[in-house]
Order: sequence, then C-alpha cells, then structure tokens
Amino acid sequence: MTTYRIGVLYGDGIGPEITRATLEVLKAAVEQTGGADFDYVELPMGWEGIEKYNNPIPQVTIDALQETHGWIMGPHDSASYPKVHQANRNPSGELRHCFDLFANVRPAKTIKGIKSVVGEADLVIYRENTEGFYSDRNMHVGTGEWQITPDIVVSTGVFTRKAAERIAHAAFQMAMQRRKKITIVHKANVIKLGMGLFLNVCRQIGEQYPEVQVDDFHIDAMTAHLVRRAHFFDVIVTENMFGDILSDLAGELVGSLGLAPSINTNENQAMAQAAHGSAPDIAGKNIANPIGMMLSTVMFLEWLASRHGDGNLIQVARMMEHGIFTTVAEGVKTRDLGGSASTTAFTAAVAAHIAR
Ligand SMILES: NC(=O)C1=CN([C@@H]2O[C@H](COP(=O)(O)OP(=O)(O)OC[C@H]3O[C@@H](n4cnc5c(N)ncnc54)[C@H](O)[C@@H]3O)[C@@H](O)[C@H]2O)C=CC1
Ligand SMILES: CC(C)CC(=O)C(=O)O
Repeated sequence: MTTYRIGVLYGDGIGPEITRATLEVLKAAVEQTGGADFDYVELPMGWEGIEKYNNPIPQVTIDALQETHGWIMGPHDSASYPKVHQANRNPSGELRHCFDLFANVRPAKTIKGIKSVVGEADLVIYRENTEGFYSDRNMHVGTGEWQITPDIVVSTGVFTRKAAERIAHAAFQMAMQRRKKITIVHKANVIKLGMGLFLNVCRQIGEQYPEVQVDDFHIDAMTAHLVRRAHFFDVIVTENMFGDILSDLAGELVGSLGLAPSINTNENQAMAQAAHGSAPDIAGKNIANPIGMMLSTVMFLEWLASRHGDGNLIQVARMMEHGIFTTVAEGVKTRDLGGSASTTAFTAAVAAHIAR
C-alpha cells in the first residue's frame, strides 16, 4: 500500500478548528475502510509562521511541501498581519505561485437537508489562479500595484495566452466528464485587451472540444444569472478575482459560504483549501462550519486517486462524504445552516456515522 505524505497547515482564525475537525473525519474514514496510509506533516503557516520565523509562509514550510503529495491548508487571516508582511504575497498567493497551482477548482452543489436559495444547482468554477486581476508581475509583489505618488496607485490585471489556455483546457476536460457545457465569464466589453484575450483563447480552446456547448457572460450580468437560474450552469471558467468572488456567491447560494470547497492544482500536487477565509468574527467559538474544509479534502483525495490510479482513496473519499451528508440530512447542522451544533459536535456526529 502506498504511503501518501500530506502536509497539514492549520492557519489562523477558524483554521485550526476546521482543520482538526477535517483530520478527525479523514482518520475515521481511513480506519473504517483500511484502504489508505497517510503520513501527516504539520507545518507552520500564518501567525504561527510569523511567531516562529517572522514569516507567514516560512521557507521550512515551502521546502517540506516539495516533498509531499499535496496538502490541506486552513485559511489565514492575512489582513491582520503586521505591516511589514503586507508587502509580500499572502500565504495562499505565495503557495499558488511557488508551486504554480494554476487551477482553482470550486464546485457548488445543493446538499440534501440544506436550504438552497436557488433550488437545485450543480456547477463547478474553474478559476485561473496565477494572474488576472490578482497579478503581481513586475509590480509591488504582494498587491500587484504601482505607487505613482502618495495619492496615485495603478492596479493592473495581467492576462497571458499560456495561463488562459491551461485553465481553459482543464475546464473543458472537466466539462467532457460532466454535462458538456461551459460558460466563460469575463468583462471584455470594458477590459477589451486583457479580458478580450482571455475570452478569445477560451473560445479557441473550445474548438478542440466540439461536443461541449459554449456560452459566455459579463461578470456583472453573471451574478444575476447565477441567482436567477443557477441550475443552468455546469462548468464556469473565469479569471482569478472573478472566480474568487463568484465562488463565494455560489457557495452562499447553495446554503453557506462555510460549505464551499476547493482544490488548487498543477499536474503533480494539490492544495485542499476551503473557499472562505479565517472568519475572525467567529474564531475560537466552536461554531464554524467545517464542511467546506472537509469537502475540499474529499476533492483532494479524488484528485490523488486519479493521479495515482488508487481506488482505495476513492473509498475513503466516499466514506467521508457519506458521513457528512448523512449527518446533515438528519438535521445536525452548524449555525450558519440554521442548526445549533457546535463544530466539535457536528464533527463527532460525522465520525460516528463513518464508524457505524
Ligand atoms: N483562503 C484563505 O485563507 C482566505 C483568507 N482570507 C482572509 O480571511 C480574513 C477574513 O476575511 P473575510 O473577508 O472576513 O472573509 P471570511 O470568508 O473569513 O468571512 C466572511 C463571513 O463568512 C463567515 N464564514 C466564513 N467561513 C465560515 C465557516 N466555515 N463557518 C461559518 N461561517 C463562516 C464569517 O463568519 C464571516 O461572517 C482576512 O484576513 C482575509 O484576507 C479571505 C479569503 C480566503
Ligand atoms: C487568499 C485570500 C486573501 C484571497 C482569496 O479570497 C482567495 O484567493 O481565495
């Protein structure tokens, strides 16, 4: 049996609570199926990195991650870091760049027992993860901005054919496995060159997938379409910032931002990471919803299984899903979903279902 080396980065705010919850459920599923062997490597990130190494994403962490099959990362409260760290990329951005994790895959799907304000939905957003309106090439590293004078700043988006091509291929390949429908989201009516390039490249790549039906919407109109007819969408491909915003919206529409999972991938490694942030307003209260983090880990296991041809990992993933969905269907839910379960009570209920 292969041993998979998995990094674990707890992060800030609710990060440690939801990451611990996720590990508890993952370990229960591994024990129940007996089908996988994981070597967990805990690594500093966020405030822990600042306190130990004066760096929210220390070099020791980056070096150790090189030796892993992938990692599970809690959210960071990068907006709260001391000014000296604000000039650098936030930990997610740094890891996405260091490891060239170019595809951020963010599904939103209705779950039985959770109220969706848009009815049935089953869509997946492919967010370009390395440039666009979160760019930093040739600019102030962390912010992607040029300070011209104390009163003038220029924030620029960078769009390259290479980045658009690879995210488009990833999205079309996923569409081929799903309902064969893609929506390109852009703003080419205003950002004519940059978003025009992105749109045209996505359309060109689409010609290589003639079975996939392609349409496109401007980002502003897209928010309305998503609320009015979420069921219409299958795979959505878009640039970095639009994908970030749309995926928070999509998660909330199907029940809560706390449900929204994601993986960040390249060809060889993946980073599981809930779409939401560190939720400082509820940190330490044992009320955070761990489902987004748990489902990110399910996605990570599926990704690992496909890369290594290891069906045992799929069994673990299905077992985790079974525990989560059965618990929710029985009405055990955290507050953001209208329930009263604490993070630890919800997690214990999921683990108990898995052990049954
Ligand atoms: N991937 C990451 O690590 C991300 C980090 N951030 C950082 O997180 C910090 C807070 O950012 P915000 O803009 O406030 O966004 P946020 O996503 O942390 O919170 C927005 C709202 O959603 C709620 N929420 C989020 N996750 C939840 C969960 N699992 N269960 C229940 N409620 C949940 C929060 O309580 C809050 O009311 C900032 O420092 C920001 O930079 C933001 C987004 C992503
Ligand atoms: C990492 C954050 C600071 C930005 C964000 O919301 C995201 O990229 O998911």
